[in-house]
Amino acid sequence: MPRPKKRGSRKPRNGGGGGGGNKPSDDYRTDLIEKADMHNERFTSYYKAQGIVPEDEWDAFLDAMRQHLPTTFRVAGSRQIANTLNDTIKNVHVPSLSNVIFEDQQIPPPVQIPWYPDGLAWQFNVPKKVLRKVPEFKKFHSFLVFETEVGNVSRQEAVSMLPPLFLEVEPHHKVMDMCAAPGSKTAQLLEALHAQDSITATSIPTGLLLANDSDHKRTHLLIHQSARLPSPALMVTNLDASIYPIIKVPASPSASSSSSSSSTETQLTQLLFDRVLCDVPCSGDGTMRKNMGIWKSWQPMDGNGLHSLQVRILHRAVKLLHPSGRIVYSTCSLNPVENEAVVAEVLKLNPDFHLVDVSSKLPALKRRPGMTSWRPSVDKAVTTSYATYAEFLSSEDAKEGTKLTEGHWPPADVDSFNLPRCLRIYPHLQDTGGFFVAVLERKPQAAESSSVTVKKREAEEPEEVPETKKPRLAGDDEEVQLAEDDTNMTPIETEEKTDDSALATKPEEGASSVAPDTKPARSKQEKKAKDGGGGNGSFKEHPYTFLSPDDPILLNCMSRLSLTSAFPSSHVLVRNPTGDAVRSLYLANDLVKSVIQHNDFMRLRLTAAGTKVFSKQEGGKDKSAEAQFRVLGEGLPVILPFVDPKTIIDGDLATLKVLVQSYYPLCATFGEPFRGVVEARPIGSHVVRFPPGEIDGAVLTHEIVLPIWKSNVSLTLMMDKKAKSALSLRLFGADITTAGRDAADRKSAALESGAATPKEDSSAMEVVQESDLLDTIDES
Ligand SMILES: C[S@@+](CC[C@H](N)C(=O)[O-])C[C@H]1O[C@@H](n2cnc3c(N)ncnc32)[C@H](O)[C@@H]1O
Repeated sequence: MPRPKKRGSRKPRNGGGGGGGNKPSDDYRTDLIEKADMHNERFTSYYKAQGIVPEDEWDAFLDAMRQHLPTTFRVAGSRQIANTLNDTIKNVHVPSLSNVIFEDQQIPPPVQIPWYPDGLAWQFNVPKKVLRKVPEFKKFHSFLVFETEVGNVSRQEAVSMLPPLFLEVEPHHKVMDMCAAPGSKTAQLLEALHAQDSITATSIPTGLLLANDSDHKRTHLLIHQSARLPSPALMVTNLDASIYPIIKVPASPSASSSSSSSSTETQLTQLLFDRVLCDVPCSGDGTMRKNMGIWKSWQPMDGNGLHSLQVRILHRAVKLLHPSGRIVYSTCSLNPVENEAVVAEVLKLNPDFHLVDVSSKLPALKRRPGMTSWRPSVDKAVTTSYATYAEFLSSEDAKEGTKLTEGHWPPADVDSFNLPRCLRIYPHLQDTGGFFVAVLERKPQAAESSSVTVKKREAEEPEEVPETKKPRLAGDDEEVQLAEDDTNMTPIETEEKTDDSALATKPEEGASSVAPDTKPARSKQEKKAKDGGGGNGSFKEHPYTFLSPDDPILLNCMSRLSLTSAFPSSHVLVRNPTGDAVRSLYLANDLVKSVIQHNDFMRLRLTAAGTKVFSKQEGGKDKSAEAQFRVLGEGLPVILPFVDPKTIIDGDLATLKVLVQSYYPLCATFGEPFRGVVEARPIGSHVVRFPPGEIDGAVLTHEIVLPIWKSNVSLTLMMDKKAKSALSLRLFGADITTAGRDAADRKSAALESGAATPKEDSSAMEVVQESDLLDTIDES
C-alpha cells in the first residue's frame, strides 16, 4: 500500500516565506547556537554525494561554514562623494583602528574587499562587544550607521554585491529586478543607473529600474531602502515574477512622454528590458554563517520544492528581455537543483540563449565552476541513488508521490549547456557566504534575428496577458506572518490547499519536457507561498496622476523655488484619489511616465514610481494656490539642476555649524553677509550652497547644497534628524545636533544615577547606540 502522500516541503528561507520586518528572530540569532550544534548529517551526506567541493577541501569548507560571517559594506558607488568617504575610511578610520587590543587580542582593522571595483567595498570581523566597548570601533560603527542611514554606505553581504556587478547596468538601461525585496541589490542597480550623478546633483537617467517583489509588505521595505537614493527612474511593483505581465509603451519614443498620448491613439509595443536580475527565492543554505538556525532545519527537499518556481521566474525573465539584453540569475543556495538545474532547464526551454563566459570579470574573485553532475535527493533521508529521472521513475520512490521532475536531474546533453560557466562561491575561498551566479544572454545570431522580430512587432499591439494567467494575490489576502528578520525567514512547513484555478499552467510532472513556448509548471509548494502575489483584489495603493504643467499649485511652487523653464513640469505626479496637488509632488523620468500612462496601475500593482521632491510645509494653513511647498532634503539633488543659480544663497562652514547645532536659529545669530541675504528673503523654502572650507579643525572637503526653510525670524535646516547627525559626525567629529546633545545628556544622567541607558529611542544619537550595523537589513 502506498504511503500517504508526502506534503510539500519548506518555504524558501531566503525570501520565499512572506515576511518583512527587520529584526532577527530568536531562531536565527547567531548567538543562540553553539558551534557544537553546527552539524547536520543530512547536509553533509547530501553535499558530499554531490561532490560540491573536492574531498580534501571538505573540512575547510565545513569549518568556514561554521565561522562568524564578517561584516561587509559598500561605499555607495554612484556618487562622487563615494571617493571622499572612501578616503575618510582609508585615511582616518583605518589608521585609528589599526592598533586596537581588546581582552589581550589584537583586533584587525577593516580591509578592502579585493575583487570589488575601485576598492569601494570593505569587510571587518569584530565581536559585537568590541563595536560597543572599544571607543575607536564605536566611533567607526556610529559613522557607518549614520552613513548607511543617509545612503552613502550600504551594508550588504559581500557575495550579494556580485549579481549587480555581473549585470553591468548603464544609465540608459531598462532594468528589471524581479525579486527585489528587501532591496540591497536594487540599491546597487540604482547606483549604476545613476552613475552620472555629481557630488551635489542627481542625474535623471534615461533608463528605468523596475523593482518587483510578490510580497506586499516586503515591497514597502524595498521602497524604504531605495529612498536612500532618490530616483525619478524607479518603479516598484508587487507581482508574481513568474507571471509578470507585459508592460506597454509607445512604439515611437517621441510619443512616450507627450502629455497628450494615450493608449487609444498611440501605437503600443512591449517594453523589453536590457537587464534583468533574477535573485530568486531559495533555500538559502549559503547563508548558514549568519542564519545559523539553518544548521538545525536543513533538509534536501527544500531545494526540490523551489526548483519549479525558480525555473518559471527565470523563464519569464527570458520573455521580458530585449534581444541584446542580459540576465543574471543568482541564489544564496549551494544546491545544484536550485542552481545549475534551473539554468539548464531554462536553456533547454530557450535554445537561443546561452551562458556567458564571465571568467575574466572580477579577476580577484575566487570562484568555482558550475557543476555538470548532481543527483537530487528523492526524500528527506537523502536518497541520492538515482542517476537519471528515468531510473527514478521506475523506482518505488517515484510511486510514492515524490514531486520531482526531469528538470531536477542534469540534462542528458549536459555538456551542451556550458554549465561550468556558472559561478559557485564557497565560504572557504575568501571568507564569504555561499553563492551562485549565472549570466545569460541570447546567442549572438539569435539576438540579431530577434532584433528584427522586435522591430516588426513594434508596429503591432502588444500581446495581452490572458485573463487566466493574471497574477493571483496571495500576500494581501492572507495574514502575512512576518519573520523577524528578512534575512532570516523561519522555515514553516507548508500545506497544499491552495486553489489552483488561477495558477499557470501544467502539472508539475511534465515540467521538464514542456515545449519551448510553454510555461514551466508550478509546484504546489510555491502556490501556497504567501509571497506568490498577483491579482489585485486588495490592492490599496492610490493611483498616479500627472499634474498639468499649468497647474496653478505647481506653477506657484516652481516660481517660489525659482525653478528654470528646463524643469520637467510635465513629469510631476501626485498620488491621491483626486489627483490634486494636495501634499506631496513626485518627479518621474520619461520612461516611468510612459509606463504609468499606458498601463493600468492596478494590473501592475504599482506601489511606487518616481521620487518625492516637494512637500507641503507642515502646519501651513493656506489651502489655496498660494500653499507653500518646500523642497525636500532628499529631493533637492534631483531639483538642483533646475534651480536658478542666482537664487542659491552662499553659506560657509560657520553658518552650517549654527544650522546643524539648533533646530530654529534666529536669522540674527548668523554673521554677514549670510544674515543680510536671508533676512531679505521671503518666508519659504530656499537653497544654500556651502563651499569647501575649514573652521576649528572641522573640514568640509567638498561642496554641499542643502535646503532651508525661512520663517519670520528664524531658519531651519530641512534635513532628516539622522541625516543631520550624520553630517555633524562627518564634519565635526561629534553629533552636535540638539537631538545628539540631548541623547548624550540623558545617557550621562542615566549613568550617574546608575540606571540603565535609556531604551526609548527619541534621538538620532540613541539610534546609533541601540542599532547595530551587524543587524542591518541585508538579504543575499
Ligand atoms: C532572495 S530574496 C531577494 C533579495 C533581494 N534581491 C535583495 O538583494 O535584497 C527573494 C525575494 O523573492 C520574493 N519572491 C518570492 N517569490 C516570488 C515570486 N513568485 N515573484 C516575485 N518575488 C518573489 C521574496 O518575497 C523575496 O523578497
